[in-house]
Amino acid sequence: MKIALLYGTETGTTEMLCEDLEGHLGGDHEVEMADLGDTDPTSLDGDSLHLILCSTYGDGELPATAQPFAQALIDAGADLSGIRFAIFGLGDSTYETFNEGSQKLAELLVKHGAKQVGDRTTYDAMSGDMPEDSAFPWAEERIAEAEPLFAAS
Ligand SMILES: Cc1cc2nc3c(=O)[nH]c(=O)nc-3n(C[C@H](O)[C@H](O)[C@H](O)COP(=O)(O)O)c2cc1C
Repeated sequence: MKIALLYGTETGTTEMLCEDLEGHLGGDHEVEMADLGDTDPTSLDGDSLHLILCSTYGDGELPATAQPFAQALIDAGADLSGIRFAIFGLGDSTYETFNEGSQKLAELLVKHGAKQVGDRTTYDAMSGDMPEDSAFPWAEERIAEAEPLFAAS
């Protein structure tokens, strides 16, 4: 399956996790990784499952590299029907606005017509767990959920 691995980050944690995930998935799937900040929302590919990883910054805001993507999406009024995505959020539960960045991004994509595959999964930096311990199973489960959808279309 074609996977578009996209990340939104402020200080690079999510980018590093994405690199690990690219290595993990790369043997079985055709994976293209990109920063949301370098991604044109009007050029997303209907033949790919978009696996999006996004942190939260400020007071529940999108991180720096997700902001221009979100703004471009809004400015273009892009129609994302036919685009499928799953989302994984990185945050810290000491903030009242825990993982609201990934939530806002998911809501924005759905508002523009994209179809979400499965529920959003969140990682809490305070948990003491490694992010890949939840991100790898998240990716594998969402790919398994998406496969029949792509096969049927
Ligand atoms: C200044 C600052 C603000 C943050 N704000 C939030 C927040 O509002 N909600 C949240 O869940 N996490 C928040 N975090 C935690 C980050 O989302 C978390 O550390 C994440 O792993 C950073 O990933 P990144 O380096 O890819 O941006 C904040 C961290 C910092 C340093």
